[in-house]
Amino acid sequence: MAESAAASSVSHDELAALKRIGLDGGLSGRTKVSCSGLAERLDASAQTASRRLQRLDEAGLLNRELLADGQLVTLTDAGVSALRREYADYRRLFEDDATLSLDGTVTSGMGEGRHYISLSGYMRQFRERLGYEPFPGTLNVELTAESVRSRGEMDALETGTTRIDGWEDGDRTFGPATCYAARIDADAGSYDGAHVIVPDRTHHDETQLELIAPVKLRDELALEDGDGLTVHLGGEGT
Ligand SMILES: Cc1cc2nc3c(=O)[nH]c(=O)nc-3n(C[C@H](O)[C@H](O)[C@H](O)COP(=O)(O)O)c2cc1C
Ligand SMILES: Nc1ccn([C@@H]2O[C@H](COP(=O)(O)OP(=O)(O)O)[C@@H](O)[C@H]2O)c(=O)n1
Ligand SMILES: [Mg+2]
Repeated sequence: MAESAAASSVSHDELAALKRIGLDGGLSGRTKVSCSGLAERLDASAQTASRRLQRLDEAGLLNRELLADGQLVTLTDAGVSALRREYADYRRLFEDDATLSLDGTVTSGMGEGRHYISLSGYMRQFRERLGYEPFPGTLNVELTAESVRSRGEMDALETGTTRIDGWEDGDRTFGPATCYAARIDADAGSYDGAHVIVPDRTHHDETQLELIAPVKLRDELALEDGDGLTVHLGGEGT
């Protein structure tokens, strides 16, 4: 994902500057920053503060508008995601069982999920590691903008996380995937016992989430394209 690439290319000091700007109002809107003011708060020189702002800008984590006496700074979505990943790490440090809820709407995909899920190299692992044979396909969910930003917190979930290995069949290789135990809440009811599946190789970007389950979720939860649902991860019972 482009966002993680950008975040991993900045240093801890630069991330600390991003956090400072967020705390000063840059998370929810534009905040005025002067290099000398930021430098004082970071206990660094004005030159260092200026360089950190430039690096964060280059990494796509903030937008700047230069003024005569400072600059107006806003965190980008990638910047907010970078801080949320830090937040998820701290939650993992101090909370026994971090949970995460993601919201979105049901959508149709490219009709490829069915093929991948049915491949014996994956099916064997689903049976052994998840304890069921998934319905052949993935239920695709278009995440809300807020949930796209918070999905990075999935990296911090430990309970209910299962790795599926890559494999090959002679002609070609198939990539690994990670499954996260999930409960799904929809208008028609709740389904416990599904998994979010995140293939390492996918044609979808981070706005889409794919779900697998032993049942056809569209039938189980009376779902049609455009219906809203919430996916609960990392909680008790998932
Ligand atoms: C278990 C699993 C493994 C996958 N492995 C690969 C892969 O090796 N290479 C690839 O291009 N896509 C792979 N995909 C991703 C599909 O190409 C595609 O992004 C997506 O799953 C299709 O979803 P859709 O038909 O629901 O839109 C995999 C998908 C799943 C579910
Ligand atoms: N557990 C599941 C998996 C897929 N599905 C649905 O089954 C169909 C086949 O899945 P797919 O991944 O091949 O298709 P698309 O998601 O590309 O539309 C789609 O309509 C999915 O939404 C479901 O209802 N429950
Ligand atoms: Mg699908």
